[in-house]
Amino acid sequence: MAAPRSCALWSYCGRGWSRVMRGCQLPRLRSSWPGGPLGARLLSQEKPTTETHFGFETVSEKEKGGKVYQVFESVAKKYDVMNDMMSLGIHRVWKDLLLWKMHPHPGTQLLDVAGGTGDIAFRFLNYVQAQHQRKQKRQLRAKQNLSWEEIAKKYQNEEDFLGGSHVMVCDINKEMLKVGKQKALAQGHKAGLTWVLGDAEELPFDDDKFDIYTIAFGIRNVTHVDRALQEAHRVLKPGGRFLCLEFSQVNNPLISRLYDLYSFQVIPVLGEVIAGDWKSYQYLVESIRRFPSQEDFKEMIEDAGFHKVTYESLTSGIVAIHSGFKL
Ligand SMILES: COc1cc(O)cc(C/C=C(\C)CC/C=C(\C)CC/C=C(\C)CC/C=C(\C)CC/C=C(\C)CC/C=C(\C)CC/C=C(\C)CC/C=C(\C)CC/C=C(\C)CCC=C(C)C)c1O
Ligand SMILES: C[S@@+](CC[C@H](N)C(=O)[O-])C[C@H]1O[C@@H](n2cnc3c(N)ncnc32)[C@H](O)[C@@H]1O
Repeated sequence: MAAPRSCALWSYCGRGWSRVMRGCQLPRLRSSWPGGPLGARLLSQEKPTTETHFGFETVSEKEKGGKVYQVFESVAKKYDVMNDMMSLGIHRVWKDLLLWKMHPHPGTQLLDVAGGTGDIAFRFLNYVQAQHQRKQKRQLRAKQNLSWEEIAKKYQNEEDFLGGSHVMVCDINKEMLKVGKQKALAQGHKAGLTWVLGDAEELPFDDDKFDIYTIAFGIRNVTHVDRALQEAHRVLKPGGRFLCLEFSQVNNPLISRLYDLYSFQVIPVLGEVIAGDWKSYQYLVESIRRFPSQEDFKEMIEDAGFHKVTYESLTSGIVAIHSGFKL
């Protein structure tokens, strides 16, 4: 059964995530809440500023969204080239693996949240198109008596190429979407693709609408991860699948040392040299360290109401793919 909306609060405490059951809608209090009469007055009169993190910085929850927006507004134009440079192309393999896990069929309705410049969406369209073409070829081979005109007609309808599949790319950042739309034009993707400006925490879609929900390298940036997960659950059809590709916890001590060295000593430098933006890439590596482990994130997904939650760690746990179903 789905957890009631905003009932479970996850707060980051020191090294790990601890779950605090909330008596519904109580704000998260600062640890150094002022005591005494002033404190009592504040408690009765003022809404406390709820704090969260932005990388290693402590910021108010209100501030975080704006800061994340600035990061992606600033990196949007260099985003794709940075990813190839920083990861030596490995991020492409991780994204391909997400698609293989999803294994969408023609007709699948996908919602890709925090979809940015469209990497997941384009892979989805290529995948379902290839699937659909294979299916059509099989059907055509079975119906040997079709005329050439009939065969040509079957291939003319662009929508038909996808067998009714559709991907909705939803992202909060206009600049990221702008780059994504330009890429779509350049790669010839027109059919089966819609771009929507929207917040993962308050999705602009009806309940029970999508077969699959994906979020790749996005959930780490969201202020209330629990709300984003609840929204994912809400918009999926019963039987629908949640898939998340995100940085995770490295499980090999030697690789972990190299990884730290590379993350903190190299990535911000690359950010500065290639994108002229040290701070955004410092935020990237810090936000990775703030994100819960594979097991803790699995629990959060279960708390949002998903079933059969599993994960697969890739590249020694540098990233993981989490999967869950809405039953
Ligand atoms: C602002 O927010 C963001 C901005 C973005 O552009 C992207 C994101 C979201 C992220 C993605 C969409 C994914 C793509 C981006 C990344 C993978 C960048 C993040 C990178 C890390 C957290 C570090 C780990 C990266 C990898 C494992 C990818 C592979 C990279 C290498 C193997 C590096 C090799 C580099 C060299 C040999 C160049 C020379 C380097 C040095 C001299 C420094 C010292 C090098 C080492 C100590 C070796 C590095 C070793 C490792 C990183 C461990 C290797 C692990 C295995 C082989 C398993 C976004 O939110
Ligand atoms: C690292 S990018 C990932 C883009 C793409 N999914 C990929 O794999 O390349 C993170 C994206 O999350 C988006 N984002 C951050 N907070 C968001 C939110 N609350 N709702 C929707 N998108 C958000 C950013 O605008 C950015 O485009």
